[in-house]
Amino acid sequence: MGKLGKKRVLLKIGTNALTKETDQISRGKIEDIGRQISALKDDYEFIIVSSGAIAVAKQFVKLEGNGKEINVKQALAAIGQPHLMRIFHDNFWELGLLTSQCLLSYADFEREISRQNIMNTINVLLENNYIPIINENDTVATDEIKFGDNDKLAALTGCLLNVDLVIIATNTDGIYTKVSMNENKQKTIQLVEDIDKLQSEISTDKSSRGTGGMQSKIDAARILKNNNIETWIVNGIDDGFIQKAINNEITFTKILNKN
Ligand SMILES: Nc1ncnc2c1ncn2[C@@H]1O[C@H](COP(=O)(O)OP(=O)(O)O)[C@@H](O)[C@H]1O
Ligand SMILES: N[C@@H](CCC(=O)OP(=O)(O)O)C(=O)O
Repeated sequence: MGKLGKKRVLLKIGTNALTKETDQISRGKIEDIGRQISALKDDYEFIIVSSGAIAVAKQFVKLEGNGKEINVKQALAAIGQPHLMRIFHDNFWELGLLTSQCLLSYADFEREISRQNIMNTINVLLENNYIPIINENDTVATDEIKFGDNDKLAALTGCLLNVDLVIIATNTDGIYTKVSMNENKQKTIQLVEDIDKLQSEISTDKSSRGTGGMQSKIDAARILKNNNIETWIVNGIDDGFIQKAINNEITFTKILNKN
């Protein structure tokens, strides 16, 4: 629970949703997220885990190499991250929202002192109405750009900060049944009580831009469920997707925190 009894929500936004499946970060999508946060701010408090640093950098530079080597991706992330934050800042500022940046790596969650520092920093930011925008510190850790584990970073952060809900925004209407995917007639699994039954529905498909595919989202949801936190997997390309999910106006996957 956030300050003044507000519901604390962690929004993880993947590269696919941020680019609206193009090769460019969508300023319109970032504005759409800001508008929703602004409309919901009396009842909800948001923490954002945002991918997109590498995608932004690719708009500006071409580094030597084929762009797939890990060290080249790390350099692209270092170039893109300040631009990503500038785009968040500019769009959110117009809406009266304040932004801040936290770069974290998994190892930080294993050291008690670092865990405490992350908690202290983010809690002070939230108390002062600064929206924390988190990404992995790709200079010191490569897990996420190898495996797409911004999803896991979102789960670890959600648990540490005791959020009420995690929304993972991607480019599908949640998790589809495997049969429906094979037949190209996508059908969403809307409610999941037993997360173990989901495993058989996952294909190893990944979109051309994202890294983790659905597996890393389910792994994240499992960590969250073990900590009694609900996860929603939502299509972030839709305008107003957070509000529409809250009002049950779109189809998405809800992974309950209890069996
Ligand atoms: N059962 C499933 N339902 C929906 N998507 C799936 C499923 N199995 C694999 N996928 C793939 O997972 C992709 C989303 O993950 P990813 O590409 O890593 O996106 P993001 O950038 O949002 O993290 C989908 O575009 C799809 O190709
Ligand atoms: N830290 C990287 C994130 C890469 C990543 O995991 O992307 P995604 O699978 O879209 O969540 C970046 O900002 O580009």
